[in-house]
Amino acid sequence: MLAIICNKFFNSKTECYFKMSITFSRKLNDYVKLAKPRVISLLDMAALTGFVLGLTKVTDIMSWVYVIPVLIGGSLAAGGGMIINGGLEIEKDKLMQRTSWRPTVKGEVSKKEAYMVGIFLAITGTAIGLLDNLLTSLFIALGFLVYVLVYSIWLKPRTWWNIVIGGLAGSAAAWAGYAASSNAFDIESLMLGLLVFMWTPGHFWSLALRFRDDYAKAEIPMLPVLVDEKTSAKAIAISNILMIPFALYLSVYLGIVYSIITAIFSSILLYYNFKLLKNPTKDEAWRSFKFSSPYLAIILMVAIILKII
Ligand code: HEM
Ligand SMILES: CC(C)=CCC/C(C)=C/CC/C(C)=C/COP(=O)(O)OP(=O)(O)O
Repeated sequence: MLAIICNKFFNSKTECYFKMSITFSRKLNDYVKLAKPRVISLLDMAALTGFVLGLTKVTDIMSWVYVIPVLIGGSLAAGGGMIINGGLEIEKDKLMQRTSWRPTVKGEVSKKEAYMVGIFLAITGTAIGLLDNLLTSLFIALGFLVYVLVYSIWLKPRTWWNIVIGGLAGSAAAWAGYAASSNAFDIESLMLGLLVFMWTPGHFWSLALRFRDDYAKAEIPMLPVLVDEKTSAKAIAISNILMIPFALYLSVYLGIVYSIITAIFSSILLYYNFKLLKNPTKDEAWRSFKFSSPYLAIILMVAIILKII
């Protein structure tokens, strides 16, 4: 097949393979950009934390094999969701400075192509989750569906509650990880997922406050577009204050060292939020946002390490 195409369109096989490999690597690069790899890495961290908390015996090397399907399947489905989101929002992304560079906006990946590749990745990811168990696969599908249908299509264009409910997509990553090692959903798993859920509004509203002009231009009703800077900063601080008990709750399973480290990093997060409250500028909002992902990553990493040692 490849040989026929090469003979028809190119002077030599070498030229044909060279051009094809360049086209392929460009496309791959476009899809990787659309799939937001940094977001996926933190989702994977949440899934890994769920996985480790769900292990009955961390020293049982064989049980670690089950981490592979949930991480690969979850990453593919989450990436698929974000690629579809890119296809859904071409017109809006065009208007926003932060997103105007996206391959979907530049015409390098068409809407139809984004939908097809995204759906393919979501189905593949969900199927890979089945290698662990049905519950894992269901949570991967739940994360994808909440993100694409509930958040991106239904709530995002309609209400500032969009990301509050949309946060459940992130919880699903933690639940999938826990299910992969335990085939269960219990209080421990629920609370880890709720930590991600409660963390999401503070994370996102900081970014939305930084890019409030962008969101206003695209007429997306994010909270900082609907209320003034001071009220947005208050909402960020309050939502993070409400999140901290969920972060600390995991001490029940992880002990005093976890609670001390979590308390220290939570104080730093609140310090950024109070600075933002005092001075609700774009720069301060950016600083709050930039600390939010490392905050969650550190807490999750500490949880993983403490459970293993
Ligand atoms: C509905 C819920 C959420 C919304 C609306 C949201 C929104 C965003 C947006 C718009 C960005 C900027 C991305 C870009 O321009 O490429 C971002 C960055 C990011 N998000 Fe979220 N997010 C949500 C939930 C989550 C969850 C659950 C996680 C992981 C647990 C996460 C992890 C990250 C990370 C790691 C970054 C990159 C941070 C950086 O650049 O410093 N987000 N998020
Ligand atoms: C399978 C699984 C567990 C899926 C999880 C999906 C998930 C939690 C995605 C994170 C949400 C996210 C990065 C939204 C970006 O907002 P946006 O799309 O509104 O950003 P934009 O303004 O940059 O388009």
